[in-house]
Amino acid sequence: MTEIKKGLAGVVVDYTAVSKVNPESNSLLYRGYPVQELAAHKSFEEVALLLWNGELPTPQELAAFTESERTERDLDPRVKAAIDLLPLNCHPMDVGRTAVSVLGANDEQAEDSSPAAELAKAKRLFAAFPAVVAYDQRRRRGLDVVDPREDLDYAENFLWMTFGEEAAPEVVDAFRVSMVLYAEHSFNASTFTARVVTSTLSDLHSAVTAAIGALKGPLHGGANEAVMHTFNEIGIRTDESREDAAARAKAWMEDALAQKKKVMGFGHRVYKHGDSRVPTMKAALDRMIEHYDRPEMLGLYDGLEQAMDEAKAIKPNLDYPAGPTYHLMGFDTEMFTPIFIAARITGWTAHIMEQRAANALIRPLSEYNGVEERHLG
Ligand SMILES: CC(=O)SCCNC(=O)CCNC(=O)[C@H](O)C(C)(C)COP(=O)(O)OP(=O)(O)OC[C@H]1O[C@@H](n2cnc3c(N)ncnc32)[C@H](O)[C@@H]1OP(=O)(O)O
Ligand SMILES: O=C([O-])CC(=O)C(=O)O
Repeated sequence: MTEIKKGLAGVVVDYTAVSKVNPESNSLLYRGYPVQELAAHKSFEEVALLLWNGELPTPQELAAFTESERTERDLDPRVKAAIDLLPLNCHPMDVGRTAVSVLGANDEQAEDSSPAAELAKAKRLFAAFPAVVAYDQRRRRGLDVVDPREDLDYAENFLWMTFGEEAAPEVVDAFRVSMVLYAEHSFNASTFTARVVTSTLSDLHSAVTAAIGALKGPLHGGANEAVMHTFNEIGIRTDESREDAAARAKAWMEDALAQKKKVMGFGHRVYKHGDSRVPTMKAALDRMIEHYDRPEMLGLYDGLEQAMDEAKAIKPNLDYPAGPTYHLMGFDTEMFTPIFIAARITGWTAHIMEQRAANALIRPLSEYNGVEERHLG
């Protein structure tokens, strides 16, 4: 009997030097550096260069990248025109997917898969994508485009283009931390999708577009949005004490688990004793709860986490603290996973380049269990 590895669980399919997820030591390294150290000390721009190049940038390399990144942030009019054709009630992940496709079709190096062209395309996509998220958030609120500012860094500018005002330094920092933590996570479903597409020798934008499709689902990136739906279903009452909110959240979780529901934001295919990124993201959420003075959010967070731990000992994943963090910053719930795209463009494109450099067509086998051979007539 052939052993079937459903969901490829536990299967090691290739090498990667981009990141190392170690569930035993509960650690995550990007190119050898613990993600917690990067989140504490490095800009998202530096982390992107680390993921692509394998080393942190020199000051000169960082300055050159920063300069080009800041000049490539404008919302491309062709992308804006394509977004404007999409209904306001389509999911923002559809907008992100379409935008990457339009950017690819218009990229002069679209069909050039040399290492230099791949890196240049990755950098352009990195620079261009925040304007897509910001514009989509604004158009859903009936607001116009806010032009990027070259005097702001990536995180500051992302928030500026979205909300049309400069964010407080604490908010910018929490956003930067989320981008660093979301950047890369080895052979997760969307990255693997990008590698499968690349393995056919297809182009970088096709691989990223496909990866966005994989990220959208609630078992993967879509969980950050789903967490907020849970909070909303429980009900966010801004005048409620932390304790009362926690009690209501606990009761909600007990009921959901009694009904055998899967609660998004908990559990992980690789980490079985907690996600290495959660403590850092939870600390950022705590700072936002304090900044916006919203203790009831902490009550909801703690109540759900405790009840899940008591009932099933399943721990939160990164999407759990990220969702409420983006909510407090003022993003609409459906925009959370597109923010994840902006971060994961770095990891995806690093993997696309790695796959291309040592390619083998990804094509597993299946065990046939359909009807036996039969014949017409
Ligand atoms: C950035 C990211 O993409 S992180 C992941 C984001 N995804 C989510 O938050 C979605 C919710 N979580 C899940 O669906 C799962 O934990 C996954 C898909 C992430 C990992 O799943 P797997 O490793 O395949 O574990 P699997 O789904 O088989 O779960 C094992 C057991 O734990 C239970 N379980 C796992 N996660 C949850 C959950 N979130 N809520 C309730 N029960 C859960 C399952 O029901 C199953 O129970 P059973 O053995 O009694 O049937
Ligand atoms: O690794 C996974 O399966 C999912 C995940 O946490 C990520 O992509 O960040």
